[in-house]
Amino acid sequence: MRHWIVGPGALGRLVALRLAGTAEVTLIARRTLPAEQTLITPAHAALVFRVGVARIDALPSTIPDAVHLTTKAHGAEAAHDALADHLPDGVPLVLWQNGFACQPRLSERHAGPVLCATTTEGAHVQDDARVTHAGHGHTFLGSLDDRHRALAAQLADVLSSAGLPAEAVDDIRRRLWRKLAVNAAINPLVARFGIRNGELRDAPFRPRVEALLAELAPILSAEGIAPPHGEGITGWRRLVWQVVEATAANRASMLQDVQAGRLTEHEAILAPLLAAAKRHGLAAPGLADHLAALRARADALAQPTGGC
Ligand SMILES: NC(=O)C1=CN([C@@H]2O[C@H](COP(=O)(O)OP(=O)(O)OC[C@H]3O[C@@H](n4cnc5c(N)ncnc54)[C@H](OP(=O)(O)O)[C@@H]3O)[C@@H](O)[C@H]2O)C=CC1
Ligand SMILES: CC(C)(CO)C(=O)C(=O)O
Repeated sequence: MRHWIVGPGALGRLVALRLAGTAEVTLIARRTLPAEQTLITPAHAALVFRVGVARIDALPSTIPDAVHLTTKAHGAEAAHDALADHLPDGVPLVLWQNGFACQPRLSERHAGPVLCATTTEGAHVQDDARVTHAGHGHTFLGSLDDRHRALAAQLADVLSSAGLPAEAVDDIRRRLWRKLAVNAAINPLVARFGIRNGELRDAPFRPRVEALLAELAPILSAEGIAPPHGEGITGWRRLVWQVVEATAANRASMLQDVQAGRLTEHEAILAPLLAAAKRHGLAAPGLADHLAALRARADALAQPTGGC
């Protein structure tokens, strides 16, 4: 298969370099990247690959069998806009973003099958030629309307054979919302207070997580999203604290974005929850406060810095 990976950051290059062992891969970027790319494995091996590279404003004339969109959530639609006119109808699109913002819109808009992926793989960029696969995880793939099952199964096999264990599922919407719920309970807090995930277990943060859980549980229930184990707030509490425990030493993605001066994925994670709260007439002051603070930060980032 010929894969285009659009958005060659941490996750994009992880997917690209894992696939490069068994398939033809082109990294599509906003700037020219080196064709020689190194993947540092979780066992600290350095694997060197040569991949195709192209700029998004000068796309290759060959037609891919699948396009993987691996930008941040807020970049996905612009990247898709830049691609759409150059792709014939029917080319499958795989959306790897967290949250639940671009997925329904691009599932409508793309002229071909759209699969969403949610993954617990972990990766970070070292530089333009090196990416670290920080920890193994698992990937679920499916379409929002539970179509394209054969395609999801085929791509799951391709990813699994390439070293990224994946499975096709018929409930990707629920899985995306579960991840979004966990991210909403953890990410804004750790990002605002500059703490590692494990510090949420301690005062004064523990009650803040519990307060967010008390807002999240009724919203998710009204949306028909059940936790993986248990029911209602008990199930969500169990899931969130399990993730906090398992990732105690991590700096969450939103904290890393804040520390690096980048835009966070707050719109994709918090805005869908607040829209759902509004639809169901539910109060969510804690989530709203986080969204307002992160929007204010995003506005400040967008301001020209001045100077002479
Ligand atoms: N990293 C991880 O371990 C995981 C990430 N995810 C999710 O995957 C998504 C990607 O995350 P991550 O890889 O960490 O993010 P990064 O910021 O590392 O990568 C995003 C990439 O997208 C590129 N990009 C943005 N806009 C465009 C565009 N219009 N055309 C082409 N390229 C573009 C950026 O390029 P530029 O350098 O030019 O800005 C950058 O290379 C997020 O939604 C994240 O939540 C999910 C699970 C794990
Ligand atoms: C689960 C969590 C919070 C782990 O850090 C994560 O997904 C993230 O960092 O975005």
